Amino acid sequence: MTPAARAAAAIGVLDRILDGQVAEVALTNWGRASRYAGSGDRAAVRDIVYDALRCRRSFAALGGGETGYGLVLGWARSSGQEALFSGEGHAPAVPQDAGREPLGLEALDCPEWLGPALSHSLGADFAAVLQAMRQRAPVFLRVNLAKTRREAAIAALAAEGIVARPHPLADSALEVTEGARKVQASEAYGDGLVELQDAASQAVVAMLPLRDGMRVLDLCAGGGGKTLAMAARAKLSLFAHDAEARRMADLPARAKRAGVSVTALARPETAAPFDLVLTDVPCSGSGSWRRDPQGKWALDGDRLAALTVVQAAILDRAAGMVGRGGVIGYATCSLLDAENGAQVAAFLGRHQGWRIEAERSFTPLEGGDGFFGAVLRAP
Ligand SMILES: C[S@@+](CC[C@H](N)C(=O)[O-])C[C@H]1O[C@@H](n2cnc3c(N)ncnc32)[C@H](O)[C@@H]1O
Repeated sequence: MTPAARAAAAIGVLDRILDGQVAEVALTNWGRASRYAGSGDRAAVRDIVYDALRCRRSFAALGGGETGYGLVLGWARSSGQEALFSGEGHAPAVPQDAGREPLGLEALDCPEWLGPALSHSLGADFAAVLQAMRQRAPVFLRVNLAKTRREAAIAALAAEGIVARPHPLADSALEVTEGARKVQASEAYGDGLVELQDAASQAVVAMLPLRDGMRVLDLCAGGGGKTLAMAARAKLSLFAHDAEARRMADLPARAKRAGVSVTALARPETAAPFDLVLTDVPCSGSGSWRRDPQGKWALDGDRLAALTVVQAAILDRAAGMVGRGGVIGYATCSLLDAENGAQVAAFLGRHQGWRIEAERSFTPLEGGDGFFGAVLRAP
């Protein structure tokens, strides 16, 4: 496919997404219907689509409308590629609209209604963080420190054409600089030496006071990313639960690859008390909008309010399962204070004697996703 034909394909995919399709589904459907597209074409179309979704407001202004055509034209104009719109062969039609420069929150690709809350939460970093959210996220790996060391993992990856370097956010973190698409087929990955995991997500786990012999529950385990990251840091009796058990379907295979054992619990109260309960709560995902840009535009005030209610309920439930002097680890991939510091403060207001032992916010300015972690100590 020519670059212009790739742009035209991205227009079609974006039109479906704007009609309500999930980005991954729209891309998969296009791929199935386009047998002529090679892996390079698929990757290029995907990159245009995701760039356009991250920068949906500003590209719509630049490209003269919030349509697939307008977004890809905005993308082309922002990157000096308007000549792709020649109307020749498979190329998109010649533009009829000059577009306009985006202004204010539009230029930052910030949803209008979230501007005040994000500005309150991020303070002086607001504009820089929103700008960073307009870029692609790096690919990070977590070195499984229970199996290998960081330098040995770098060497194993290099032998398979994957270049990675240590990242300062966590002692287990690697940033992949070349060959990211080869990771999941690599031996290093198959042998459980590395896992795909954001660097800030690793840093949140590194905040937890984990020690050999502890009984630890991951209360919102999902696919088990943090469960396994905890397992790599100490020899634990490790339990996992999720309100939607099917989300833990991959956990047994992942745990086996990592060489650890995790017990899934449908009713975690039956195994309480625990020394530490991790609550990696469902959240707005505002810290990971680089990876899930559709989420940025889908979030609304009702959804955010509902999430904060669920988060408070999960924290209260966790408090009931922590033994005397034990710990709750609270984590979100959110940039919003309502889900982070304010949620922790409200918990302390409801539960006498608990105290904050550590609290930290991460933003993409440090390289990883936006994350929040707090360590709460029981009386
Ligand atoms: C942020 S995700 C967890 C990601 C996971 N910890 C990881 O690192 O891969 C939040 C998870 O919480 C689960 N969840 C939602 N409501 C819950 C509840 N009330 N109790 C327990 N889990 C819940 C969701 O199904 C989802 O899998």
